Amino acid sequence: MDVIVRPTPELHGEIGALSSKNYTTRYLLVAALSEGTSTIYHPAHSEDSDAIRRCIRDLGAELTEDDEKIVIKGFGRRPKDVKELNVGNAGAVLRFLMAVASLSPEVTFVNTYPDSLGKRPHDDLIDALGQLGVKVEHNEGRLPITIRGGNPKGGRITVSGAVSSQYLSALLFLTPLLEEDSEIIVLNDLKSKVVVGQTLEVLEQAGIVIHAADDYMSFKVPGGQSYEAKSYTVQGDYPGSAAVLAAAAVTKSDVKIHRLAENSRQGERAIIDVLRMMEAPLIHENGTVHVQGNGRLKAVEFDGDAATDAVLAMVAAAVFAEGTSRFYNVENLRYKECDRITDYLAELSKAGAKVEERRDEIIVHGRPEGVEGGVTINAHFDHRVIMALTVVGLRAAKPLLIKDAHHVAKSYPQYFDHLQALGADVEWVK
Ligand SMILES: O=C(O)C1=C[C@@H](OP(=O)(O)O)[C@@H](O)[C@H](O)C1
Ligand SMILES: C=C(OP(=O)(O)O)C(=O)O
Repeated sequence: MDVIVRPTPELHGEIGALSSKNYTTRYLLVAALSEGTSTIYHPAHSEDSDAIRRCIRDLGAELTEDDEKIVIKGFGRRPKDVKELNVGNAGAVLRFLMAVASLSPEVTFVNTYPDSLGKRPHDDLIDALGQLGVKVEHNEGRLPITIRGGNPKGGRITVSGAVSSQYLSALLFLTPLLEEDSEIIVLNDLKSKVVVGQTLEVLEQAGIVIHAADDYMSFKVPGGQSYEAKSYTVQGDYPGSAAVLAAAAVTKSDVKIHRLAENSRQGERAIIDVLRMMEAPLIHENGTVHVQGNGRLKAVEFDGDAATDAVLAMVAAAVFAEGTSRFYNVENLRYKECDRITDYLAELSKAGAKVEERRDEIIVHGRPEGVEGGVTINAHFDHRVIMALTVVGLRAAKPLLIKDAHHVAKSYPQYFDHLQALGADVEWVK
């Protein structure tokens, strides 16, 4: 399914934010790793959250769901012996479950998105699991991957954080269940460090004790712990909402998004600060962000690693800002659903934006007068590319046709419905 995005000068209205992808993944996982019955209120509904529901069910969790909540009876440290798991295109789900799979005799993760998740590297996690005695068969660090676990005991593990924080998070979920204490040392750099904060927050809520160094470069994890069964409430999602906020900032708008907590640990909360730095008129109080856009924005410089999943939306806003913007420290955008530097900038350029790439930077020469549009966009299987190009299309002179825009459902299936509700001229076409 494709989407046509037509020029839309104004957006008005109110929406409730979608539920957080990262917290939904984590709460479903810790509920599955507990032996009791947990309740998760307002879980996300998307392809990625379906992927973790499906996989933990295959591993033996019992799930019952209604409109408001999901009730999960977990499998604790004893997942059911399952031959195959299909995580769809969900990177975090794959990495976290690769660690969990080491509690099973043999699990193969299949490759259903060869052009997206199938291209992403997992070597650093494979290496770390190897240190625990887990045997991993893989295709040069990529899917399909077979984990032969059995009985890892714990101990000292080193893991690189230079490509993704998900490898470290995966180990933090696994090691408390092991017999012996573990020490995890992060080598090289740690990218997306703020997301590790979300992992630690959820682990603490699940009754797990971890001693983390202040810089998150080393951890002491007591072994023999059990996950407690709890009730959790998923907060609103900043990465997805960042695209809607960027849309409001590049148009004349009066838009409110509810359910976005001011004190959230999501790094993508920085969309608020970045739009403020760009001088978008915006108020954030009592969990509601209110943008009264006038379409006029100033360029910005920003360390994108602090808000990895909102960078594409920020860049889309910068396309229309006065001056040159720079998003630095973003190399690991290259290892996501597509190469979010080369592939994304190619699509932005097609649409008429003036952008330049460096190995780890995105430079945007703003065009307050707008861009030409009138082209077909390749989504590169990437929900965040789709959302960001939609923002650009709203302020292009001629419509954009976004091919395969259904991949938006990876994290935000209702994105185009939300934009339509705000008055955006967007239409699904076959
Ligand atoms: O741990 C997580 O849930 C995530 C970590 C981030 O990935 P990296 O650590 O690879 O940057 C982020 O981009 C992804 O959407 C979700
Ligand atoms: C990179 C993302 O997800 P994941 O790594 O979980 O596939 C994302 O949601 O933008």
